[in-house]
Parts: sequence; C-alpha cells; structure tokens
Amino acid sequence: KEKVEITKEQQALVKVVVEAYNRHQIPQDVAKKLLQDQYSAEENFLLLTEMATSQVQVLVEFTKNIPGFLSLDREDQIALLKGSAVEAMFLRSAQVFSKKMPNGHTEVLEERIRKSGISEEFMTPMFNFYKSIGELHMVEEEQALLTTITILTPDRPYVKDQQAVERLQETILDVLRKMCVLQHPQDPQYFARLLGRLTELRTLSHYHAEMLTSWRVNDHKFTPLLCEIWDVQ
Ligand SMILES: O=C(NC1CCCCC1)[C@H](C1CCCCC1)n1c(-c2ccc(CO)cc2)nc2ccccc21
Repeated sequence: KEKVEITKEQQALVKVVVEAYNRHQIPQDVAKKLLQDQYSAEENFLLLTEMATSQVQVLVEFTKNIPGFLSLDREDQIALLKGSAVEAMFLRSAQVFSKKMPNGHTEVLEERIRKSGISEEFMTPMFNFYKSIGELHMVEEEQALLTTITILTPDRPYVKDQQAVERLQETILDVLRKMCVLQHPQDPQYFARLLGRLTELRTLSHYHAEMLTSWRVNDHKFTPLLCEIWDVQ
C-alpha cells in the first residue's frame, strides 16, 4: 500500500492558496439576495453582471497568490485569466449553489435561477453541472485547488510558454491528488472524478456567451471589464 504523504512545502503551498481563496470572495452573498426577493429579468441580468464583474476583480487578486503565477510571462498571466474567467465563475456559482442551506432554500434558489431570464435550453446542462459539483461534497482546500488548476490550464488561447504553466499546474495537481487520497481513502476514484468535473465545466462555459445574449431582456448592457474578459458586445 503506497504511503501517501504531503510534504512540508506542499502544506505551505496549500495554506497560501486556501487563505487567498477564502480572502478573495464575493463581498455580498448573491444566494442570499436571490432568496430574499424575486427579481425581474432586467434586475437579474444586472445582478449577474455586477456579481461577475466583482468576481473577475477577485480572481485577479487571487491569482497573485498562486505560487509562481507572477513569475510567468505577463502576457501569459493575462491569457490565463482571460481563458479561465468564465470557468472560474461557473465553478464559483456551483459552489454557491451547493452550499449547505436550510431546508427548502436550495429549491427556492433553483426556482429563482430558472426564472431569472436565462433561456430554458441551458438549464439542464447548468444544473447538471451544479449538482455534480454538489455531490462531490468538496472541502474548501479541494475547491481552492480545483479553481487554481482551472486557472493554470496550459492550453488556453494565446499562451506562449505552455511548459511553464504546465509545471505550475502539475505542482497543484500533485498535492490535490495526495489530499484526495488522504481525504477520501474509501473512494480511490475521487481525484479522477474531481478532474472530470473540469471537462464538464469547459463544456458548460461554451454556452456562456449564448446564455447572456439570449437572456430575456431588451438591452444586454455589460461593464467594460466584462466586455474585455467575456468577449461580448
Ligand atoms: O450571480 C450569479 N452568479 C455569481 C457569479 C459570480 C460568482 C458568484 C456567483 C448567477 C445569478 C445571477 C442572477 C440571476 C440568477 C443567477 N448565478 C448563476 C449563473 C451565472 C452565469 C450565468 C450565465 O452565464 C447563468 C447563471 N448560477 C448561480 C448559482 C447559484 C447562485 C447564483 C448563480
């Protein structure tokens, strides 16, 4: 039986990433807002663009704490941020959706999202993803490391030094693999299932631009930052 052990420096790396991940969170909780009131499609679209804009700002701050990220070529840093922003947003949305809530709240939240203005065709893939993330019952270390692995995807468009990104990603993959073995000894497939979610995440993200343009509102207004990072408008 292979003795899996997390080294001192790997523990330090996880600590840095998890603390940054928890520090850089969306200021106010969108789920609470959605549970409080029923909003119009216009209000929901505005809420999404506000939440997503602040999440991008938070993502930029978070990446500064990923060991080695700031040593990457600066243009590659931008390419990684741009390439992972939508996936990071859906991953965060899935984590918000899967958070333990009082009885019946998740159903209300799902209902509010179903009626938010997003067109019907995207509901199944989106909620399938959210529920498959929820079923994993990830601990916060796994959430933080999975987001970091998503950001450090070497084959994003316009990345020049893919090897440098691959080396950073492998460091995170190695410690996440060990953590999964230690955290879920009864489920040797857990790490593979975790990474399998990233494939589902990439597919869901392909729908994103269409989800926005088909939102049932007359005028689809975006912030300058979202125009930049979401390739819209
Ligand atoms: O605000 C949100 N997500 C934020 C984003 C930044 C990080 C925190 C979560 C939005 C809601 C906005 C208002 C109308 C209802 C959806 N949302 C989505 C979502 C996100 C993007 C799209 C289109 O691409 C469709 C749906 N899934 C959610 C799951 C749970 C709770 C909110 C969730």
